[in-house]
Amino acid sequence: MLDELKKSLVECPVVKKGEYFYFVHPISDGVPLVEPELLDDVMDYIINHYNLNMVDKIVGVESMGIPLATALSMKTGIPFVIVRKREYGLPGEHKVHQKTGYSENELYINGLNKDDNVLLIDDVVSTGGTITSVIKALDQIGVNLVYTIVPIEKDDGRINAEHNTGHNIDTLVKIKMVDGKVTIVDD
Ligand SMILES: O=P(O)(O)OC[C@H]1O[C@H](OP(=O)(O)OP(=O)(O)O)[C@H](O)[C@@H]1O
Ligand SMILES: Nc1nc2[nH]cnc2c(=O)[nH]1
Repeated sequence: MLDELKKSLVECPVVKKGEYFYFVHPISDGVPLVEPELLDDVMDYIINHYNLNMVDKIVGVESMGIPLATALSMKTGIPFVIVRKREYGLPGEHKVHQKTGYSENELYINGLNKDDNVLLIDDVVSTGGTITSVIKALDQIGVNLVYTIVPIEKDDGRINAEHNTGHNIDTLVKIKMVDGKVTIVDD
């Protein structure tokens, strides 16, 4: 399990965004092509390793949380909502500032209520900036964050994000950049 994900990560191209080494992979970019088997591999892992019975809502982060949230929703029947980069101005909308290693954006959270049992999913945690901001906003809304699942962990941001939020963040594969290339970090 997850062998395909690991193999595809090691083989994927890396581009530079300023000084930041950015890997380009189907799960985290939708590029060059998303094979459904790879998405299935990730979904099967999640379904087999987590008890999703008590989850009311899946929350995915735009952009690349969208295919993950969609696939998981279709497999489980649990509805999903997307944290968007677009403001709607709906009542109760929460604005979140997102900072990654190469960009800054505003994110907007809708569709969640206090005490909802939530599974948060995003594609990558790298600096941990995005997941930290989103989790803090979810705490403010008062949801019960049951699981945070991020398939790809890059570098050391997950640990900082866990420390800064007090929530566990589960990742499936850990990678680091060595000489501008992706390498797998074994547990
Ligand atoms: O841990 P961090 O350093 O915050 O990086 C992780 C974030 O970076 C990517 O988002 P990005 O804003 O690039 O958007 P995308 O999903 O639209 O590519 C990714 O989808 C995560 O949300
Ligand atoms: N695809 C991709 N997404 C990211 N999000 C944060 N870092 C990265 C990266 O290196 N590649």
